[in-house]
Amino acid sequence: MSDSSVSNPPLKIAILGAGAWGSALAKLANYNGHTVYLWSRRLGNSLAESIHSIDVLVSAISMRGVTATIDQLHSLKLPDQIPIVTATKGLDPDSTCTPSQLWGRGFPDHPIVVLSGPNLSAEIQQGLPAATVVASEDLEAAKIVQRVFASNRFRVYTSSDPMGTELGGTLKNVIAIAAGVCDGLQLGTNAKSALLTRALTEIIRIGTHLGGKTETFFGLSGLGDMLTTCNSALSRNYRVGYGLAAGKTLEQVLTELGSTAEGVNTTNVLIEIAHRERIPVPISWQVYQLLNHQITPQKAVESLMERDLKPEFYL
Ligand SMILES: NC(=O)C1=CN([C@@H]2O[C@H](COP(=O)(O)OP(=O)(O)OC[C@H]3O[C@@H](n4cnc5c(N)ncnc54)[C@H](OP(=O)(O)O)[C@@H]3O)[C@@H](O)[C@H]2O)C=CC1
Ligand SMILES: O=C(CO)COP(=O)(O)O
Repeated sequence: MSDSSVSNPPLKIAILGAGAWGSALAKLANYNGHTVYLWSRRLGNSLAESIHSIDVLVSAISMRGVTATIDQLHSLKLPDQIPIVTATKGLDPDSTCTPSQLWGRGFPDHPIVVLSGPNLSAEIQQGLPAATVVASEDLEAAKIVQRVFASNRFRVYTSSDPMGTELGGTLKNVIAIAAGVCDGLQLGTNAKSALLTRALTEIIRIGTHLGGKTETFFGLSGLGDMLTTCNSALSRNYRVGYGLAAGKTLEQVLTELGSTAEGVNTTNVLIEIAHRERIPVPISWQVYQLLNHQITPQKAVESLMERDLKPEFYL
């Protein structure tokens, strides 16, 4: 148990989704002495029993299961006013909403907290040090969640910008695919730095348009998560890009992965939003065309290099 156990009374936490991330979050909460009820379809346990008299609900369900899970919870009795934590990094293809928006609409009387940061689950399962952000418009709820997960191996910061925190973690998955292509094609360190730096500008452009704050994208859940995901073969999104650069089909890469790579769906939804809102997203657009079999990885690089010349910033 961690040193903070005295000031951190044990709570009952339900974690929905027993995949890679839900299991790692369960381990972190267990480490702090909390009682964890881990639920997933695959485990076959009862959702009603898992949420009975809990203090905090955490969702680590992949994007495609979020709406169905919210619907299922509606027919059950969720304890009043408990914080709902969303740790999903994705965008809903039907509504283009973020997971926290879906949870907020589904449970308007509950504080919604976004948990997002550079958090590769395999490293967290090994007990390696990491940090994350818990963001909410309800600071008290964010502090409760901070105490649930914070320990000497997991540093948790609060934030009052849930939208920026969520979008940083979500949009960087698109860039991780591009980074995998960059490394897979062996384009070099200069190219990778140029890609990530311009990608951050792109993320900030779209993220602030959708309501996030600029500073948040320079923090752990933005730049921090982008650095992690774009530089690690542990990242499934990075591996998607790397596999495409090696000439594999998307279907082949996803079959070999056998687990969630949210960036594929996120790219499609992001391009829908960018077209609707008329926001330029040149890097994400190349990723979109690549994923949708419209160009080769080499052609994507050429297109980015041959764009119209312009100032770096409009100062
Ligand atoms: N892995 C990581 O390092 C991190 C992942 N994340 C994010 O967390 C989310 C989950 O990722 P991860 O755990 O890695 O993915 P996994 O593929 O390992 O697990 C996905 C989980 O979602 C559940 N799920 C999928 N579809 C449905 C559905 N229709 N109804 C109910 N449950 C469903 C699965 O349930 P079942 O087992 O029953 O199929 C499983 O528990 C993603 O959005 C990811 O981006 C965030 C930070 C780190
Ligand atoms: O979000 C993550 C790390 O912060 C996990 O990345 P992948 O989903 O690409 O594995």
